[in-house]
Amino acid sequence: MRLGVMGGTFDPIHHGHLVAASEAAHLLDLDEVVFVPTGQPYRKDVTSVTPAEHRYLMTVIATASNPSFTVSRVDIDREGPTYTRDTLVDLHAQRPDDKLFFITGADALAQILSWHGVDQLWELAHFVGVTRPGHELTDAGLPEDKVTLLEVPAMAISSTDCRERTATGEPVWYLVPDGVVQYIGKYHLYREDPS
Ligand SMILES: Nc1ncnc2c1ncn2[C@@H]1O[C@H](COP(=O)(O)OP(=O)(O)OP(=O)(O)O)[C@@H](O)[C@H]1O
Ligand SMILES: O=C(O)c1ccc[n+]([C@@H]2O[C@H](COP(=O)([O-])O)[C@@H](O)[C@H]2O)c1
Repeated sequence: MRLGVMGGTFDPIHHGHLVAASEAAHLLDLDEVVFVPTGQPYRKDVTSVTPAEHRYLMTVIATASNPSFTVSRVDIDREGPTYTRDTLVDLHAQRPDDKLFFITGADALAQILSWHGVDQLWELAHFVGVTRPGHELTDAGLPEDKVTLLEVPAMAISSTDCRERTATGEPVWYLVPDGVVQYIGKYHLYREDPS
């Protein structure tokens, strides 16, 4: 099976993530895309990241209607900082016959050479970089046969913007799936005063 892997903090998951995964699946003939919410995204301010179970459940809600999308707990169930090398090792152990395609936006791809154990990454998966508004998509310095660049419909959406909009009372309708809007409201996420 050709398995796409969409890693992210998903705080919250938004339509930029979903379109990136859907387009990569279509263009690369992937059988399934597994979304993998991070446990401890060590490059972000972990004290301000929403608890993993909320991010996991929003990811489940957002992907539930697509039969080709699934969600994995491998990163949130592992102790310590989340490294993609570990994500890929764990997924490979669970699904040894699958070929893995790790999907990243242009911003994440630009950082990849600084990722933990980068030299091992290229043997564990093929990497797919997708366009993201405001970021240059380039594979400069990356191994040629291990990376594919894809142009996807431009979605100028970020989780940071969704959080800021919620905090200031602006809507996030149509930036995130309807069920995620309702989940954010139900649990008072991203409010200055969660009560
Ligand atoms: N609008 C988008 N278009 C394409 N790729 C995206 C988009 N938003 C996020 N991605 C990619 O999805 C992956 C997970 O991103 P992440 O969960 O950090 O979202 P984010 O919107 O960048 O969050 P934040 O604003 O909190 O940094 C990364 O590879 C990122 O590049
Ligand atoms: O392995 C690393 O060192 C590494 C460093 C930064 C980010 N990542 C992964 O890149 C994906 C997007 O991360 P983020 O922080 O932009 O949500 C997610 O799966 C992270 O685990 C991985």
